[in-house]
Amino acid sequence: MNARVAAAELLIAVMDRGRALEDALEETASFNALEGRDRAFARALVTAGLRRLGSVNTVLSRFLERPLPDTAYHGRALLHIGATQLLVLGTPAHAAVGETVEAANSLREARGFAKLMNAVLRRVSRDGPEIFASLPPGSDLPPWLYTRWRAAYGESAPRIAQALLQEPPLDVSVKDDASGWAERLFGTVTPTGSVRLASPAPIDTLPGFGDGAWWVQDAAAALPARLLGDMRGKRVLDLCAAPGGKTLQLAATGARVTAVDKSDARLNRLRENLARTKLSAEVIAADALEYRAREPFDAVLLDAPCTSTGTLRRHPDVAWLRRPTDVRSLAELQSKLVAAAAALLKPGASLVYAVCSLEPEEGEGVVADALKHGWKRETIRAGDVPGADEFITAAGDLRTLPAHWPEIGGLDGFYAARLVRN
Ligand SMILES: C[S@@+](CC[C@H](N)C(=O)[O-])C[C@H]1O[C@@H](n2cnc3c(N)ncnc32)[C@H](O)[C@@H]1O
Repeated sequence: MNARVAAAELLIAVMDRGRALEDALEETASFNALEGRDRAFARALVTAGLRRLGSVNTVLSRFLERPLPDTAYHGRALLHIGATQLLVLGTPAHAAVGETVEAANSLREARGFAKLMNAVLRRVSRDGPEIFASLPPGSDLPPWLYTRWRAAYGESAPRIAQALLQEPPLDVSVKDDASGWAERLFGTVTPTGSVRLASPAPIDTLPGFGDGAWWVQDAAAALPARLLGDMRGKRVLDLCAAPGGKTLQLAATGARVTAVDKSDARLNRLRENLARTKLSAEVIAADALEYRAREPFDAVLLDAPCTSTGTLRRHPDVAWLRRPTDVRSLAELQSKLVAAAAALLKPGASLVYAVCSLEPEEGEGVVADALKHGWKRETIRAGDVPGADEFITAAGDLRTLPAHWPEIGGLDGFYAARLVRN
């Protein structure tokens, strides 16, 4: 099976069938028939194609007299994959053009477009790079999303858009000895104590993975759990816990964790992660809106489902799968989840609310709503999370942006606030 055909079919699964790339990778037969380097190449191709989707399409549109017919799924996707190789990956023209045309000829669905592809890709290889390089920041985001970010983040919006174009580094959280693991993994320790690997390798081949010494977790995702402070021996509820990055963090510091999530499939991954890291937590499959505990908890971490627009560096497909209406409907759900958490806390205990979204409605908006409904903000202060002071907002919450830490490779966009019941 051809890696370009697989990449094109993954692109079709995301863009035409609305599947998340992670799911498409599991479901796409042409991809699953690939092994080793071909498999990695197909994945890299579709990821680059999605990350630069807007710019690649703009360049292609300059050389196409008219768009391909709506139903020309394979033709359109292969053309996109060919142009991605030329514009993003810098593949030499003879290889990118020749092999894309050959891939088209191998497919009944795309054969009719092989000649057109040959002509268009030749023009892309000659004149495309200059157009590609001249496109403004934000060209790779759906316009509705970039408009929102300009409204919310002003001058930082182009920097955020720019930061999303880079392949992100791989961060891991360690049980202990960050500097020792940084050395063993040829990485560095971030200002907030995550270990950052310069060149992502297949993780299960790295030292310490099998022994469960560390787990993959973006440096930003590692911050919310730490806002709870020292939870050794305390009962902590991790609401919306799977696949468990924050459960592992809390359990590793000695908290007695109850992990609740409504997805059985994702809870299985959480259980695997607990087993590998030899950490323990009580795992419960339940809807957080309905979950009731025998006893209230000393703290609750609510890492709510969200649009995930803070994670586009790793999941560029998400930008194209979300719709503007998702922001409001998720914000409504998030407010309900915060309200449901109230009954699960001991008097005076803290709730940390977190989302990996850059949309203010899902972060600051949900907290503003909570403040009207019996919650009080427990302001985050300098030093609460060592290394994270620059992320503290004027209101006393945390907000990370992909444009932060530009000199060491950025981090995901996250929002976190600490609340107590009035
Ligand atoms: C952002 S992810 C959580 C990531 C996790 N905290 C971690 O650190 O690995 C959100 C999770 O919320 C779960 N979820 C969504 N709606 C839920 C609900 N009503 N009740 C419980 N879990 C829910 C999803 O299954 C998903 O696993």
